[in-house]
Formats: sequence, structure tokens, C-alpha cells
Amino acid sequence: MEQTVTIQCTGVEMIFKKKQALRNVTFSTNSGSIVGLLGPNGAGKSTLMRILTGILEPTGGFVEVLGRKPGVETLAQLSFLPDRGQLPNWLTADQWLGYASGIYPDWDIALEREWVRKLEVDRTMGIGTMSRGQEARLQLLTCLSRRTKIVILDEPFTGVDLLSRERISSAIAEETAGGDRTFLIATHDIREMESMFDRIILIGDGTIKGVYDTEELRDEGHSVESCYREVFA
Ligand SMILES: Nc1ncnc2c1ncn2[C@@H]1O[C@H](COP(=O)(O)OP(=O)(O)OP(=O)(O)O)[C@@H](O)[C@H]1O
Repeated sequence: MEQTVTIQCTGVEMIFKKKQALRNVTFSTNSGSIVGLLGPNGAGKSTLMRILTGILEPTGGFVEVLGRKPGVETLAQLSFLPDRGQLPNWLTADQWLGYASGIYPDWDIALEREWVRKLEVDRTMGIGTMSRGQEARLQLLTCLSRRTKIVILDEPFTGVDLLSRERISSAIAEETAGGDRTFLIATHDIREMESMFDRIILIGDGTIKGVYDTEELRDEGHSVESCYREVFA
């Protein structure tokens, strides 16, 4: 399948009052790839993701998502897992999924069933009684049950146990293989997740410190972790 550019950022700047959170951020992503957005706390990852979804307007530079400025139209073609999202705690998982499937025109029941199984979500459970990891899986399921071209996940594995994290990452890798979806994933779980990434974007102090093809890194005898350490240590 031919790859197309799905996200293009050129010279993106974000200034909050006195704090410059992003500085001259330039990168692009292609369809059919899983891209890791990695960097220390406060690097600007969530800010960048919120700009890509259109929630925040950058103070400088240009952003294109599927060839358009982020906004209502692009939001319809993108699923986003925010870092501090919360689901309605008075519903059961089943009620929430019924509600979500009604909101999103691109909801795919077959995908929902597949992810319920893969993520081992108990549909009868009340969201208010879920552990952090159980709720995190339900949030992830909500993103992955939509047929969107772009999936942006901000810290999707927080609170999710090791084996589930590995299961989720291999299921995501399976899903992109030969497909045209783009995954952009911010995570601090570099060691467990590194095998899923096709490319990594390292961001620190609001600037891009490097963009690497993970296959090339491995061919040169490096891992994502060693590369991260070299850049940020
Ligand atoms: N609404 C805001 N107002 C002022 N400053 C902000 C705002 N949002 C983010 N910042 C600042 O911008 C910088 C980048 O924050 P951001 O949340 O994007 O980092 P991050 O890379 O996602 O961090 P973490 O890994 O800890 O989640 C931080 O210094 C933060 O304090």
C-alpha cells in the first residue's frame, strides 16, 4: 500500500503566557506507521497532541492533519486518548460503549467486539468501580473501536499491567501491518513498547531532538532505549 503523509508540522511554536512549550517543531508522519513520541516530563508531548487534535491553536507555524488545518472536520477522522481523560463513572462499560457507538458515525461493532476480547474488558462492570488499569483499557477500547485514519494516544498504558501492555502493543502492531492507519503514541514505557514503533520522535524542552527509523537504529546495533539515553542523559 502506498504511504501518504498524514500529519505535517512545520515550525510549530506554542507559547503559554511566559512559558514556551514548543519551539520550531517540524516533522511528518506517514500512513500505515506507528510513531512513538518520546521525551521527559514537561517536554511538550501533550501540548503537541492537543494542537494536532485542534483543541489548542499553535502560536506559530503550520499544522496539517490529512491535508487540513486541525478543526472539526479533522477531529471526525481522528481518535484521541487524552492523558487525563475520565469516563462517566455512573455507567457500566456496556452502557458507555452503547453511548459511544451512537456518538461516533465511524464506530465499528466488529472492531469493538475484537478489542473487548483483546483488552479483556468486563462489559458488566460499573466504570466507578474499575481500577485505573481497567478504566485505561476501556478508554483505549473507545479509541480503537472507531475506524479513523489517525489514532493519537497520550500515555495509553498508565496503570496497565506489563502483560496487558505487551498484548496491546502487539495487537496495535498487527492492526497497522498492511493497513493505512497512523498511530502517534506518547509513552514513558519505552522498554516494553519499543518493538512496536516504526519511527520515534524524541522531544525535549519543546524542541525535536531527533527522528529515527527504528529498523535503521536496530541495524546499527542501537535500541530505542539506548538512543533515548544518549539524547537525554
Ligand atoms: N495550559 C498551560 N498553561 C501554561 N503552561 C502549560 C500549559 N499546558 C502545558 N504547559 C507547560 O508546557 C510544558 C509542556 O507540557 P506538556 O504537558 O506538553 O508536557 P509532556 O511532555 O506531555 O509532559 P509529561 O510527560 O509530564 O506528561 C510544561 O512546562 C507545562 O508546564
